[in-house]
Order: sequence, then structure tokens, then C-alpha cells
Amino acid sequence: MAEPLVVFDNVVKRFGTFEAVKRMNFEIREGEFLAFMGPSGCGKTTTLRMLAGLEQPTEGDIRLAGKSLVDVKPHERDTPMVWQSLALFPFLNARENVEFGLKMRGLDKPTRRKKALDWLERMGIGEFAERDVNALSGGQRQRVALARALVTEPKILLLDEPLSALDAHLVIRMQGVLTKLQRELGITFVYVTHSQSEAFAMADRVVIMSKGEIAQIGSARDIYRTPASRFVAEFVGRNNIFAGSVNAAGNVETAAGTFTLDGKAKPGEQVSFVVAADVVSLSTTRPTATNSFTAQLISEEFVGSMVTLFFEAPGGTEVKVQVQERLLEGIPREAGETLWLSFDPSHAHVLKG
Ligand SMILES: Nc1ncnc2c1ncn2[C@@H]1O[C@H](COP(=O)(O)OP(=O)(O)OP(=O)(O)O)[C@@H](O)[C@H]1O
Repeated sequence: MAEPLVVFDNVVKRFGTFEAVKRMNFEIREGEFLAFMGPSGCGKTTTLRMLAGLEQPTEGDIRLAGKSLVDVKPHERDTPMVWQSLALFPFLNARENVEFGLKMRGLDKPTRRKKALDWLERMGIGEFAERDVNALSGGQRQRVALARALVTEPKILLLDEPLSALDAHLVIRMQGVLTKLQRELGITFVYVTHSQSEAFAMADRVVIMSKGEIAQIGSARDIYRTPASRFVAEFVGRNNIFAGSVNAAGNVETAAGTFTLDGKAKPGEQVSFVVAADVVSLSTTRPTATNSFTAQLISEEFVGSMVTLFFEAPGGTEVKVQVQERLLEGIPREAGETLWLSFDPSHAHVLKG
């Protein structure tokens, strides 16, 4: 198999004695959309800066298309990589900002102009082409910055929170625009975001970082359904976490109830396991399902047609249930209501560590 486009090989980054990135090993495939997520200060930007050549690793090697990047200046590389930055040139208008990179590459004026206008149009801000960038809103500036980065059609595009200044409805639209462009142009996107919905909606694979280390790398589905650790399960947030001891029959005795995990837990063990919020079923009467328990409805939250119901189960266990609102017909939704919750053992994922 061909060498992946990017390889991080035992990369460590220290600032003085502080280890911002601890021995990272991962690969990025050509044309992949890879998103980095993690709590503030976990090393996402430092990782991106090393890839961009703005920071040198203290140890290890980064290879781009099979060649070591260490000690190669960004402009000496043969794989074009662009850092999408919000820092626009204040003395140029929107179109001129987008044209700038093309001018540096020696394109003639009419071609530059046409490409720039085309990209501003694609970003939905064609009408502001001649406007001074200081007279644009934060979200409009962010889209000029995206157009400026994409117009040069780099092989790799590095994006650090590119949609953070946009309104919710625009974020959704721009997510669609970006993923479509990424696929069409075959550009490899390396994307840092605080937004889980953004990472999960757009990326082929998501890297969850914690304290300078990769906590998990995988598809949104892998990370959501089979989190590698309690940290990932809690970070993802849409999971219910149960903990307890396994009795002689192999069932887990938790504060919320005693549950069977289909042999995934050994008698005598202390285990934690997760059940995703969207696989918990609700009913008003005791279900025939194996793992059922009662819980009291505390509150609910809507996102589009999905509703998340927050429950408190015995022992103060918080349980979330995510369901399409139309499937809740006949289920009483007053706070304080006691309902039956259940889940199938096949949906329980035992956590390691
Ligand atoms: N130049 C530097 N000198 C010293 N420490 C630094 C430097 N750059 C980053 N750090 C530290 O390294 C750690 C990782 O920083 P980084 O910016 O990569 O985090 P991040 O995950 O991108 O955070 P955020 O989500 O808040 O942007 C932080 O604790 C930060 O304070």
C-alpha cells in the first residue's frame, strides 16, 4: 500500500519542560477529512502548527508524501499546504484578499479576478466582493478567509475553527459547502474544532485528544458507539455511563438497576459501560426487554426534530434518551413523570480505563 499522505512518527513537542504533545503516532490519508477535537489546551493547535511547519517537533518525525518535514521550510515543500487563517489583509477588499495568493503564483489579472469572484460566490458572499474587509461581519470575513485558502486549491488545507464566528444556520450551510468541495476537489482537510456536531458531521475520522495524547482516533460512529475510555465517553457527551460490580451470575449491579451485558463482564469485576442516548427505549409500562429500569423525567432539549430527554435514575444516575420527537406520541412528557427505560445488551459497550 502506498505511504499515507502524512505520517506523525513518535512526535513530541515540549515548550521548556512542558510536554504539549506526548509521543503522537497517526497517519492522514490522501483526500481524507480529519478533525481534531479535545478540551482547551490539549495540543490540537500545536499539532496543526507542527504539520504546517510553524513549530518544530522536539522529538520524532513528520513525513509528508514520504519525505521528512523536519528542517524543511514551509516554502521549500513540494506538497502545497495552506493554513486557513482569519487574518485578512485590512488594506485589501474581499476580492483582492482572495486574489492575493493567486497573484503570488503569477496568475494573470483576468484569471485571478474570475477565480476570486467564483470562490466568493461559492461561499455565498459574492455581493461583498468589492467591500472593504473591515466593513464585513465576523462570519463574512471567515468566509472570505475560506475562499482565500481554497482558491489556490492546495493539496492539504489546515483549518483551525473556521466556522466559529458563524450563526448556527450558516454553520450548517457552510458544513455542507465545505464537505462537498472537499470531496469534489480531493483536498485533504485537517480541521480543528470545539464543535462535536461539526466534527462528527463532516469528518471521515475524528481524533479525540486529551493532555497532549490521542485518546481515540476513528469514525464518528466508532467514537460514539465504542468509546476507548471513560474520558472519550464523557467528552462525547451523548453517552450514558453506568458503573457497578459484576455479580456471580455475570450481571452488573449498578445504582440504577442490575443489567445483563451478554457475557461482556466477568463475575467479581468492577466495570463501567456506556449506552448511547439514541439506543435507550422509553415506555409507560414495564417492557419485556431484559435491561429495564425506571427513571424520573427532569427536562428536555430540542435540536431540530430530535429531542433529548434527561432523566434521573435511582442512585442519582443521569440518563439521556435521544429520540425523534414524532416517536414520542403517547409518552407523557411532564417533568417529574416516572417512565420505563430499557436497552438491549448488544448496545452496551464496556469501557477500558
Ligand atoms: N509557544 C508556547 N509556549 C509555551 N506553551 C505553549 C506554547 N504554545 C502552546 N503552549 C501550551 O501547550 C498546550 C497546548 O496548546 P494548544 O494551543 O495546542 O492547545 P489547543 O488544544 O489548541 O487549545 P484550544 O482549544 O484552547 O485552542 C497549552 O497548555 C498551551 O498553553
